[in-house]
Amino acid sequence: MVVNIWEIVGFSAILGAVFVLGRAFYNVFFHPLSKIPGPKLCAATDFIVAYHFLSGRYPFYIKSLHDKYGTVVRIGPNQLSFSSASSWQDIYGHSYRRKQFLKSNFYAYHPRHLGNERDPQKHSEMKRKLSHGFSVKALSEQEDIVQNYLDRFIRQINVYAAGPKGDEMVKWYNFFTFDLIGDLAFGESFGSLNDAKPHFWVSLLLGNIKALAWRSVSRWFPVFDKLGVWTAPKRVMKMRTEHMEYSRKKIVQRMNMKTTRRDLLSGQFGPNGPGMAIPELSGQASLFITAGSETTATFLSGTTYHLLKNPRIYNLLVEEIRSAYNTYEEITGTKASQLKYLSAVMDEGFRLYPPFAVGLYRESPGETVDGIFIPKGVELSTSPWSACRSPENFHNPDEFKPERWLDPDCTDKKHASQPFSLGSRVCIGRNLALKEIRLVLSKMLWVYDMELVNKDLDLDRDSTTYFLWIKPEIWVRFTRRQGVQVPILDSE
Ligand code: HEM
Repeated sequence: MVVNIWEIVGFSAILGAVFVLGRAFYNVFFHPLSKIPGPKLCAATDFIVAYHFLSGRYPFYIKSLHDKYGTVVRIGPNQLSFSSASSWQDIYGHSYRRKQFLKSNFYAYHPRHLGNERDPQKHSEMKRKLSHGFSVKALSEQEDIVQNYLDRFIRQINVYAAGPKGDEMVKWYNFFTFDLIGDLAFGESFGSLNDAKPHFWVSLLLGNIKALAWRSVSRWFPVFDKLGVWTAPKRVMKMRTEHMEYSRKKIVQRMNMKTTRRDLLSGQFGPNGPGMAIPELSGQASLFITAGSETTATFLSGTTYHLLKNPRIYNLLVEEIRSAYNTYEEITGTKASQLKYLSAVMDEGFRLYPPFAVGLYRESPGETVDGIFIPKGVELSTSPWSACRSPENFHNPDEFKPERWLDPDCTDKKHASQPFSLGSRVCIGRNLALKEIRLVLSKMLWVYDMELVNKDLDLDRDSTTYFLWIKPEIWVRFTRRQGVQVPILDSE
């Protein structure tokens, strides 16, 4: 009997189809997660969740599933999403009586750094080496650097955004956070505030985020994973390579710098340093640049939008800030941390527009979450967006209402909002970020009155997110208060 090539192809295709359908059938009806609610298509294949991940509207999709199916949803054959407040502690918290949920292979990309190291021992060793750059003492020593960039930012607003058109603020927040973290991580600013234009690394950075999204999603499909970079657009992969090369170049420059000042990497160099090699150090610095700039800029953008859309809250905050200080120079990190309404505005800003809205994936060790046993190897997360916007956790969840954080009788489940995560993988830059934010809001509202220009903007509608948000333009017009001067810079 002669078998032609088309018969072989046809037979293979039928076998392939039977396998895929058989597997989907097993996933839906016989898989250990088959009793967990969720769309049947999601239970059958990872394609649905991958599609939504790459669409940039993933958190919105996951929330729509929680609205329909409840606090636990099966979003993929082997993936679960939670929206309850208690799931944060169960998944990310630390308890000697429970097995630990480690970062899933979602984080298995290179180069290795503090953020993606999955081995708990290696992670804590890395953290130990890096932690003194983030200590309370280091943070207070870094305040001068923060204030210096902030003063430059406040001054540039007067030049660029105080006219009738105003200016686009997402861009300016990025200039500030990026210049600052560049200085703290590499000992050198990127010069964006001075030049009033983005350093080429800002666009590399956003390209890099998309590349990570493509690579991470491809891991749900072992066949595609073997194809590696081919699953991501070439342009995006090129940006990623450039991003890594640039980090390396900058780290070498920083190593050769003769300086005694305290920044995030001081203590790493010289004979007494912990001995991290250049590739590891550039991986860490590249993480600091990404994690430490976009996140803070996102928070500032989101909170600016919500403040300017809510004049009552804006006015209360302005009143608190302007009565707390006598002069611009009095605005320090310590004083700003004592402002109660400002803290409530920040908590609410983090809740309504969490810089990390996508679930932080972990792998079950064979442990319970919300009392449900999750078999070993299942990938799961608390969806920050869903938890923060759930009516089960917050009353009027879509409303910007800082008072909920001040009212002792409010029964909202506040621990459903965990913008910095918790447990052993809590954000190492949390205190730095909070200090930056308090100072920016205090100084900006001390000097200027602010008004939203593009009033038809809808932040939720117009935002997309991969790991970090890609935000719409937020145009703001600034008016300098009578009698209040903008700061004079050292260089002037
Ligand atoms: C508003 C600002 C910020 C937010 C909301 C934020 C949020 C987070 C979150 C949720 C994580 C956990 C990620 C995960 O589990 O995969 C994280 C980790 C991390 N963040 Fe931040 N972050 C902010 C600012 C910063 C800053 C200023 C730095 C400074 C360099 C920083 C450095 C890091 C690092 C190195 C990690 C990894 C920590 C580890 O795994 O041990 N972050 N951040």
